[in-house]
Amino acid sequence: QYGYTLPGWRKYNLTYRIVNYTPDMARVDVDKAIQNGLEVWSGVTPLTFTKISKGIADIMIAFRTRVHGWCPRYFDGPLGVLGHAFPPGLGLGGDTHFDEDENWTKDGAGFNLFLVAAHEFGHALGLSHSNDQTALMFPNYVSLDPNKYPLSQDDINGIQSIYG
Ligand SMILES: O=C1CC=C(NS(=O)(=O)c2ccc(-c3ccccc3)cc2)CC1=O
Ligand SMILES: [Ca+2]
Ligand SMILES: [Zn+2]
Repeated sequence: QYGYTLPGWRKYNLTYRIVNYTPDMARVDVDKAIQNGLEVWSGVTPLTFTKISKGIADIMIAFRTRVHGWCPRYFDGPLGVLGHAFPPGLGLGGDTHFDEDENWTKDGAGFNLFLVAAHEFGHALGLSHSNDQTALMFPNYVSLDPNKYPLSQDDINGIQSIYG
């Protein structure tokens, strides 16, 4: 049940770039968590995601703390807000930032990067929050089993209402 859906991307082939890496995890594990977080959505839409290593990508991904660069939003230190993502569009549109003051992990400890990334990418693709507590787009972090398929029917309905 979505209150509103933002306009989505007007193209299906999107690029992404991991601008910097968290020291909490091995680079290859960050690459995998991000790629899996994107594949959750490409698996149910015609969207494709291509990783680039320099230049400007549609979805620029970075680990930041507190006030950072020209980003209009800021982070709050450990816990609290874990990340933020901007809805589809030029410039900041689609960009996704993770709060470096969190302990990022690939398993159940700290905050699972894959799960938070999948949630944030939902926003980067135009989804708002869902009030379905089993949904990936639910506003509160639920430590879902990262090996279990994280999308609920509500998420699929939402994303397919934009890119169906
Ligand atoms: O726009 C916002 C504003 C605040 C947010 N809070 S958060 O960063 O602590 C957050 C909350 C829930 C999740 C989440 C929800 C369900 C499954 C996995 C992660 C991820 C991040 C997340 C967010 O995307
Ligand atoms: Ca935080
Ligand atoms: Zn930011």
